[in-house]
Amino acid sequence: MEICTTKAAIRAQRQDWRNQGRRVVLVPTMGYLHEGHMSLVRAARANAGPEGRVIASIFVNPTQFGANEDLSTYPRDPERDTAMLRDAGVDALFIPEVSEVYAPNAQTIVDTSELSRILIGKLRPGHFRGVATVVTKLFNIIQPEAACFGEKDYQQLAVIRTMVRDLDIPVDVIGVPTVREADGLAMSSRNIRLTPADRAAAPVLNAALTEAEALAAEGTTASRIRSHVRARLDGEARADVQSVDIRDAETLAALSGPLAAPAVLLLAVRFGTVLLIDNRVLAPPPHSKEESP
Ligand SMILES: Nc1ncnc2c1ncn2[C@@H]1O[C@H](COP(=O)(O)OP(=O)(O)OP(=O)(O)O)[C@@H](O)[C@H]1O
Ligand SMILES: CC(C)(CO)[C@@H](O)C(=O)[O-]
Ligand code: BAL
Repeated sequence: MEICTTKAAIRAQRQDWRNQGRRVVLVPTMGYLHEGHMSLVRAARANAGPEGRVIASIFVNPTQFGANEDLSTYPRDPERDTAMLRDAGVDALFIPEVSEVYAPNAQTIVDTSELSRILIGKLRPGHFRGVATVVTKLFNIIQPEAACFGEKDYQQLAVIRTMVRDLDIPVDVIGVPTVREADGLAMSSRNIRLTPADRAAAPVLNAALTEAEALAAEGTTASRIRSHVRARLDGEARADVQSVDIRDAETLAALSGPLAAPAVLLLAVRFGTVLLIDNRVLAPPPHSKEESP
């Protein structure tokens, strides 16, 4: 595995592969890798094909963290991450310093004007602007044919798909299903910072999502599903519920009535200082379109 810490080095590597006619698939991460990231690597490998190449990036992007967020305590272990990526057969790793990525007087941003201001964008103002800007930069630096992102960060995936569409960025965006711990908790780098008691309580998110799926299948309205889930999460004393939303799965438009098309239930819940997110796509009940007035 080639390890590149500069834009020039990863560009030169990419150019070699372009000259050889190879497809390149990117897996952008912030490091402290877990099985969810490895699943993105496997999806990238499958998409690249036997002749293609997979590039992973590790960059804890400061511009997507708010002033009072956890940039300084974000978990890091570059040696372990490098070994995991090498073992997984990644062909190159881009692992730059902040000063390599951002010019000191950088002033250009990429923003999805509506999507970045709803849901998590309300809880973390400026977050998606930072994500959209750094992902655009990674796309421009590496120029991959495709890039893989986790469905766990559902709104992030929607922001990236929208940005790629709106700016005609020639990258295929591939969404990868959420990988979970045995007890249902979505894997996340931040799980390591949960106290043992919070870690034991956190699977309530997955339990609530699973109950919501069953309610959706019975034809329950979006508002009722939302109320049920809110009460379920509020019943867990350690959970500080930040938001429970049901949205159209594609547009993220708000919903309240019967589900007539796929919807997504999005959760953001704090345990101590750790903000956990999770989501589930809810299928409408069978024949809902035909039966609804
Ligand atoms: N459990 C998971 N299953 C599948 N993909 C995941 C999972 N967790 C994260 N990803 C994806 O991995 C990529 C890198 O995410 P990141 O490095 O921020 O990890 P993370 O575990 O989401 O960390 P955080 O604690 O910051 O949310 C993103 O596309 C993200 O959606
Ligand atoms: C996409 C990303 C690598 C941009 O910094 C980050 O938001 C993440 O890890 O999900
Ligand atoms: N996976 C999203 C990155 C963040 O929380 O900043």
